[in-house]
Amino acid sequence: MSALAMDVPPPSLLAAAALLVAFVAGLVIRWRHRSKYDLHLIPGPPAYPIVGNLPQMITWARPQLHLKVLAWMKEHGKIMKLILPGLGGYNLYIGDPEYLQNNVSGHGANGLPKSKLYNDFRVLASPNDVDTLFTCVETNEYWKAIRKGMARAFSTTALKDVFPQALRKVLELTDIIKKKPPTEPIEVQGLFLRLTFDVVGLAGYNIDFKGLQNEHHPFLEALEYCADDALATCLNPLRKWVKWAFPLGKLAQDCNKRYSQIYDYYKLIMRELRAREQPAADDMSIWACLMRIKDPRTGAPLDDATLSMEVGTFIIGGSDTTSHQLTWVLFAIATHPEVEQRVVDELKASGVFQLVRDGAADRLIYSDVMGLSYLGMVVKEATRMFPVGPLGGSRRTTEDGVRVCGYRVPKGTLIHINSLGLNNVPWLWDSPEKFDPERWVKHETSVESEDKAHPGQKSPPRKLWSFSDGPRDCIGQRLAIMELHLAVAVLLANFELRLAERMGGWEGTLSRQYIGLVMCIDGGMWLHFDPRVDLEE
Ligand code: HEM
Repeated sequence: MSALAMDVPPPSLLAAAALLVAFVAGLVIRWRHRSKYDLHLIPGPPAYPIVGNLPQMITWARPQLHLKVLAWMKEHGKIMKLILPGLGGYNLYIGDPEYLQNNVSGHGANGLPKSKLYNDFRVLASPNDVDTLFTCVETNEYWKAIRKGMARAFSTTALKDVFPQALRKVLELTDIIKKKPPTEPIEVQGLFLRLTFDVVGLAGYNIDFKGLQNEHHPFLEALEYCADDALATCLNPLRKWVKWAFPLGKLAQDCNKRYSQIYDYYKLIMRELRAREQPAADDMSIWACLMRIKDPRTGAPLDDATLSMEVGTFIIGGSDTTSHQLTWVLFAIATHPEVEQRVVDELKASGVFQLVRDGAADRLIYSDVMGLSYLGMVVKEATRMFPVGPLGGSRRTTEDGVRVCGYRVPKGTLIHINSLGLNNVPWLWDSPEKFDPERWVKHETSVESEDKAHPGQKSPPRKLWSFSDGPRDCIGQRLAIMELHLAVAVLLANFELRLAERMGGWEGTLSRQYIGLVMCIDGGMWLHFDPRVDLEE
């Protein structure tokens, strides 16, 4: 007995041996990994063992991951790696448009599927774990049918049809602003959200959601909560477990309540739409297009559950994004009076200004505002500097050992189409930090010109990445751009814009935040709308 006891090594020795084995095993795994892949050669900020770059990404304040990623992309060049355990592991950020278009976004036929991170956003459209146009990871038969069927809803003909409804809402917004005391700044993020929500409602479903009339619209408040929750869950997978483990806790209870509110709202809309007659053959609204689609999985029209999810997808896709983009466009204009003056000059030269001032804005048509070329450049430039989905889309590699920009990477590596980075890195743009609408004219003529940095080579065409690229790019971008043109034209014909003092000017505001799914300002974006006095009138 005693001889046996003497043979057992003391626990401390056992622990040391276990540690040694683990260490050696770690080295072997690392060595094998290094010989199989080139990940260690890809530049990026230094990563900690086990937790990778997570500590640098986590902040107690509102997340500003997009600003960190931009700074790192600038530092590390055309390919940059982050190791984010729980967030797909290896994350690559590529600042080479040509590579992305040819190998990642599927501009040709060579697209990669979306990453699994999209699964966390399904919950915004439906309580069931099912795909929607936006969250479908694969470009499967379902996605193809919806994407094809919905393309008509965003064609020029369809946009011309919905233009009067969008105009009606922009005029309603103008009246709201006129009623406020001109000395008081107005918080525009919330106000514009109610505008774009209403535009999707009218243009897409011919329903007035009455967002502009209701400062605390229950659906919008619930959606904001849920979008915040979806992003937080995507960034911190533990959140899911907290909700599951503590069903009576505040987080789980609040989520239950808020998510039920948004699902109930989709059901309400569905009931109203279902009570109507079949849309006419020439109706190209979002609803009419959805009704015509045959589900490839059943061969029948989409059932109520699927319809309701897609109805929700277009409300979510069309509201928050466009409203915040409008906020940033007006912010850029308000802080550049010379640009504002040129937009007004163009409005005058085109006759749009006079129509609005004569109280005849309801006679405006689609081509009146879409034909304003300087305004178009202003919108484009603000959308370049401030893409409201700054982290952009993400895709994943499907083969093990595949080369990305020359480096071998494992299957499942995430590749980001990072719009903030691609729109702002210095090797793609001259003085990217300068708000310069004129760059878009120069750009058009410089596409075919020689690249200064590499004589003899053509400079690559500059592309705006704010709406992503390829077959999974934003299906609603033309509606969004129309809304941006229209709102800016009507607002500038009525008001002079001024950034409220509390915003701290151009530089102060650039410490922008990322809330929910979009880039905005924590605490609101405050603008003065001074009634425009026009001496020529
Ligand atoms: C300024 C406003 C907008 C911005 C910046 C924006 C941005 C984007 C981006 C970057 C994507 C691609 C995401 C990815 O690859 O993961 C996307 C997809 C999408 N957007 Fe937009 N969007 C805007 C407005 C709209 C509008 C007005 C609608 C509809 C009413 C809409 C509906 C969608 C849908 C359904 C998708 C998914 C398309 C697919 O996967 O096939 N968006 N959007």
